[in-house]
Amino acid sequence: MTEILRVENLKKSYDGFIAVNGVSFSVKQGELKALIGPNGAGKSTCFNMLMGQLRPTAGEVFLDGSRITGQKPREIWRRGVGRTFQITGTYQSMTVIENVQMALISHHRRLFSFGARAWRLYRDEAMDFLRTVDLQDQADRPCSVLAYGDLKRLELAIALCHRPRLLLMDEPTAGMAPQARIALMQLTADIVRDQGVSVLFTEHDMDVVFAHAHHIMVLNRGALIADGSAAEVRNNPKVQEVYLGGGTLFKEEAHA
Ligand SMILES: Nc1ncnc2c1ncn2[C@@H]1O[C@H](COP(=O)(O)OP(=O)(O)OP(=O)(O)O)[C@@H](O)[C@H]1O
Repeated sequence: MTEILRVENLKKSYDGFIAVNGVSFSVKQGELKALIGPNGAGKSTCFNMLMGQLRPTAGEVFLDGSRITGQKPREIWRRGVGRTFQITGTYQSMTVIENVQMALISHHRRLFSFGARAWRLYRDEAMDFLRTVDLQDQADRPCSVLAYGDLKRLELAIALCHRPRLLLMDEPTAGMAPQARIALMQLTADIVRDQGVSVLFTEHDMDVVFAHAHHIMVLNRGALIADGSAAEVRNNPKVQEVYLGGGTLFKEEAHA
């Protein structure tokens, strides 16, 4: 499989405190990979360096073999790295389909045509994206009335409008009920399989991680202590030690 993302010896320190300490890993095309770790392990710091919001203290990031270290978020986004956030960024006063059309207008660089006639643009294409996330029946409802799980699906559709090669999802299921979490990650796994996009996600819900991720990386105190299959990670003594307190990794055995 082709390597989409390669991270080499990435480091971030704040006034002597090392938040991320020499992290190296890769993400392959069509891979759904999880980055897990306890609170404060350095997951968000890593994501922010990959997306250009934070400048690494040291190390390199390569996308499709090209160096993107230190580039601005918009440039990295333009090169095909998308991101979803813990809090949805949809426009509440607009309808579901209008939110997707807006993303398509931006993707096609047609913002200059924004106005009363804009909502005729890309409606069919927007409907295709809504079908992908199973929101076609809610197309003309205002976002303000959507259930939280549906908003997360909409956010995924919006991220896909920019045709990312790599999608970074920061705690995609945060705040959702257990059934809705599994459903959203199943949908994400289907999209990865059908479209060949790569997804790197952080997640605290181990059910979600162990049920869907192809590979799992574990970060602890800024250092990567495991990178492998669910079975490899579950049986890794260092990982067991880190999670022993919460016991969260052992609950998953039934899902393996
Ligand atoms: N701007 C900053 N200045 C100083 N320390 C910071 C800064 N940002 C993050 N940190 C520290 O770096 C460490 C890693 O934080 P980070 O938010 O990346 O962890 P995380 O794994 O994403 O945690 P969580 O799961 O709680 O979101 C933490 O100890 C945090 O307090």
